[in-house]
Amino acid sequence: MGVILEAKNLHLAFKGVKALVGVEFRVAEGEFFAVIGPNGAGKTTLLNVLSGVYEPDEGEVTFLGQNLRGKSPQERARMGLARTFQGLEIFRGMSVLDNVKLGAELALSTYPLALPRAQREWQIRAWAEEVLDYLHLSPFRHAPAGMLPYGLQKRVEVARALASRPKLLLLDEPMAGLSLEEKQDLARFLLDAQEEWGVTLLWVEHDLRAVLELSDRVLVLSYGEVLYHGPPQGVRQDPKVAEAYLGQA
Ligand SMILES: Nc1ncnc2c1ncn2[C@@H]1O[C@H](COP(=O)(O)OP(=O)(O)OP(=O)(O)O)[C@@H](O)[C@H]1O
Repeated sequence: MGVILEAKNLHLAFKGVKALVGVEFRVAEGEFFAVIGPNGAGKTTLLNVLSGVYEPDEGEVTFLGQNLRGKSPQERARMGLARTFQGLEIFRGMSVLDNVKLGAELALSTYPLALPRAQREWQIRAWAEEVLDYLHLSPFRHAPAGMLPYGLQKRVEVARALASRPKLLLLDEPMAGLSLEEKQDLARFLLDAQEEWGVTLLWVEHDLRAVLELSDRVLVLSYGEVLYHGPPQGVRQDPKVAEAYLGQA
């Protein structure tokens, strides 16, 4: 499997607070890669660097072999690097379908040939409907997204991100605030998307059990440094990881 994303020697400090200290890792195409760590470890900062919200002070990120320095979040999204946020980033007043169509439009905007308007709209709609169907959201397609229960709103956000046909999807705590059943549903959708559409997934998640059960590989950060990088089976055995989590629930 090829490498889809590579982070080399990433450093970033905020007024003296070191959020990332020499962070290095590679994500293989098609894998489910997790980033975990205690509060304040630098996980969200890392996602912000990967998605282009922040530029690192030092180091570089390459995606599909291209250096991402200077590329805006929008440019990265067009290259196939999508992201969901901690909390919700959906348009609450818009219908579920229209939210997902926004993602589908982004997917089509990267096509080399311009399509006639009607054909383009038809394709956007057809692909959005397929994604809705896939994530079992079709019954809610005309509901304003903000009226749905939180678990479904979260699923709409993931649907919109997947509709943009990302090659790599960055997920910031997708399980936060979900019930056990909703977590299991979301996990199934993500694993299906990974398998069926070949999407590579990188998630930051606090639910250790879900991380260790679902991920192919895990990166553990603490105070901005990499403590562990390897298969999930090794996480619990690692003494440095155990120490970093001491005192945390
Ligand atoms: N914009 C910012 N300005 C100043 N300090 C920041 C900023 N963003 C993050 N930090 C600091 O950088 C460190 C890493 O924060 P970050 O939010 O990345 O951690 P995290 O692992 O995502 O934590 P959590 O699990 O609590 O979300 C913390 O000490 C935090 O206070």
